[in-house]
Amino acid sequence: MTQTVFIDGAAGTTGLEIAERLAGRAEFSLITLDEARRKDAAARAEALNDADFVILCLPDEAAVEATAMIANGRTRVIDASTAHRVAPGWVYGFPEVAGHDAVAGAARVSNPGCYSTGFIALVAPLVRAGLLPGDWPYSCNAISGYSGGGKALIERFEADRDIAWRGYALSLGHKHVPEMQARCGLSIAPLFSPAVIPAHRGMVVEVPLPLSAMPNAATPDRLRAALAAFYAGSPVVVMGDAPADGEMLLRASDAGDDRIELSVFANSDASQARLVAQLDNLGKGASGACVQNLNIMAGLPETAGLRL
Ligand SMILES: NC(=O)C1=CN([C@@H]2O[C@H](COP(=O)(O)OP(=O)(O)OC[C@H]3O[C@@H](n4cnc5c(N)ncnc54)[C@H](OP(=O)(O)O)[C@@H]3O)[C@@H](O)[C@H]2O)C=CC1
Ligand SMILES: CC(=O)N[C@@H](CCC(=O)OP(=O)(O)O)C(=O)O
Repeated sequence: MTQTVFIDGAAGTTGLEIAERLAGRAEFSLITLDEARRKDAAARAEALNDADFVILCLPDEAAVEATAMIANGRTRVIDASTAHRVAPGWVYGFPEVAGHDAVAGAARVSNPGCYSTGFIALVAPLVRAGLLPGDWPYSCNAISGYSGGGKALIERFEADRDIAWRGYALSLGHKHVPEMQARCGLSIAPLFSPAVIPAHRGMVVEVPLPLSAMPNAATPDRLRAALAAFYAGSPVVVMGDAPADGEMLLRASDAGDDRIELSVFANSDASQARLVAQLDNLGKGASGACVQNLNIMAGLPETAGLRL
């Protein structure tokens, strides 16, 4: 049976990429609003209530408003915004960590933030397994392609080709920190330093670990083995190959895919390690994750339509 999907915010960066992934899928039919009606409250309310599944690709405030417009107990929601990621009643849409069954049965799913996806993929399983402490002040350094900032940042970077690096969230209050802390079960908020680079898409999220100074931290080999075991069989979260030439590269021309690749690097005496996640901010960081969650909620193979 065909199920209907309405993408609210379909003309935006995340929405367009979801539509591309759903194109040609016979299991779903898209409810669309033309340019003149895509921001019209009455037209949106009708579409929101007609759809079996709604995917919100909107700014936070508009996502909260859209959720409130749903006046039936049937329409199921995936919210790509930050609005509901630590909200009660919402399942965190990271099935590998939150559990596929929880996502499958949920009426309200909050899609993780792009940076949070990298951090949580690395840290949550290791804290859960007791291999890293839950009460440590973790740091997280990350870079993102400029599409991570949606249409406005794309326009800015494409108009000013001279920006080589943009550090931001300099007052340390980035909106992803609450979900990083909550979903990893940390007692101390991580210190998060994001930056944007002049590439359209792509993301690297890194967690440096001063292992010899940390209480109860496991060896790099055990950390690597634990991540491999936790994600064994996952078509989406995979372990990276050890780089033969001692470097990792993100190319501005990379097309991106919907996987996330995890690595553990360490020095020779194992006193220091770097946990590194490489992903596409528009793949597992946003649109790919939305489609994976939609598949799971609709009872379909989780990778249908994904770029793996
Ligand atoms: N880009 C990314 O890598 C990621 C984005 N997200 C999140 O996904 C959401 C969408 O982001 P993104 O696609 O990047 O942003 P964009 O700015 O590219 O797209 C947002 C879209 O929402 C539309 N919109 C804004 N307000 C309303 C409204 N009241 N009613 C209907 N449509 C509205 C905008 O219209 P208009 O075109 O007229 O401006 C735009 O088309 C955000 O919450 C973002 O934080 C999450 C993870 C990663
Ligand atoms: C490069 C860039 O600006 N990235 C965005 C996060 C993108 C993302 O994950 O968005 P949501 O959390 O809103 O869903 C930012 O840092 O605000």
